[in-house]
Amino acid sequence: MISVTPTTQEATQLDLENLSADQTALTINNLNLHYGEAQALYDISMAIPKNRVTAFIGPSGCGKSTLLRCINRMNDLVEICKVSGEIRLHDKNIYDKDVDVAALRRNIGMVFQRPNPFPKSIYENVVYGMRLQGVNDRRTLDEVVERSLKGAALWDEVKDRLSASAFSLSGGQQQRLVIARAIAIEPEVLLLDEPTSALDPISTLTIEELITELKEKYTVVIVTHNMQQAARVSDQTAFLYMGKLIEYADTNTLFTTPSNKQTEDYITGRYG
Ligand SMILES: Nc1ncnc2c1ncn2[C@@H]1O[C@H](COP(=O)(O)OP(=O)(O)OP(=O)(O)O)[C@@H](O)[C@H]1O
Repeated sequence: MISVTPTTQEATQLDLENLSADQTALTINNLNLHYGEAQALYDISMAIPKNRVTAFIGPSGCGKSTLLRCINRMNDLVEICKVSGEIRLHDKNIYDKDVDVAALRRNIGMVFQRPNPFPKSIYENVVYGMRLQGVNDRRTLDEVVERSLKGAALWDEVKDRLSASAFSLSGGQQQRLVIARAIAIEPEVLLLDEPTSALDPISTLTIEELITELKEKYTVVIVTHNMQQAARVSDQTAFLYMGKLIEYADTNTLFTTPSNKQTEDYITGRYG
């Protein structure tokens, strides 16, 4: 069995099937997704709580990243992808025709497996989204840079070289820079798609600690193939298998007393 950290155990358990509006960041209702003829997600329904970390786990190809990418409509970029069902944010379906997808993606930021800073300075990476919004006042931007880099636990390491290229940073620092860039525009939700899979163990630990801090201000959803990581950082965990949501429970329960045999087989390493 996977050991669950005290922090996770101490997190108040929520009744995930009956979250109040105040506790809910997003509600996914009967979500189905096809890539061409192939169905990748089957009738997923779940509520994602506010200011907590939700992990998606499951074997390769089970649909974790696909589900994550539905949450900020990144799958719109895949031509053969068709989605039905809904994802509600503030009681509005993000798949409604009148939704401004660019604004949605500002509000629901995403960090990918490999750090992807822009070929610009550290400073310009952080303020990139602000500049796109037409903010150019130096004092405002300086404040955003300091707040975001502090929020991403990177400020102390880079405060004396903000004009250096982002590529001069280590992989782990680049990933924290990308997180700083995402939080600079103050999103509500942060989607993390295997954010540490390209990093060494020490950088991984730093990012995991950061994730725990980030949930104070943001709702975090993380895809990870690493069950120990899910157990360390998340408050609740969703186990997916072949495009279906098999079990969704608070992390401690899912890893210690899963109610489903498939979940148990997966977390005890019988497949995957
Ligand atoms: N752009 C795409 N076009 C066609 N099929 C896709 C596309 N992206 C994913 N798929 C398919 O959808 C299914 C789910 O893939 P997805 O990447 O969501 O799984 P995953 O659980 O995140 O896997 P991994 O842990 O290996 O990243 C797989 O069968 C995959 O081949």
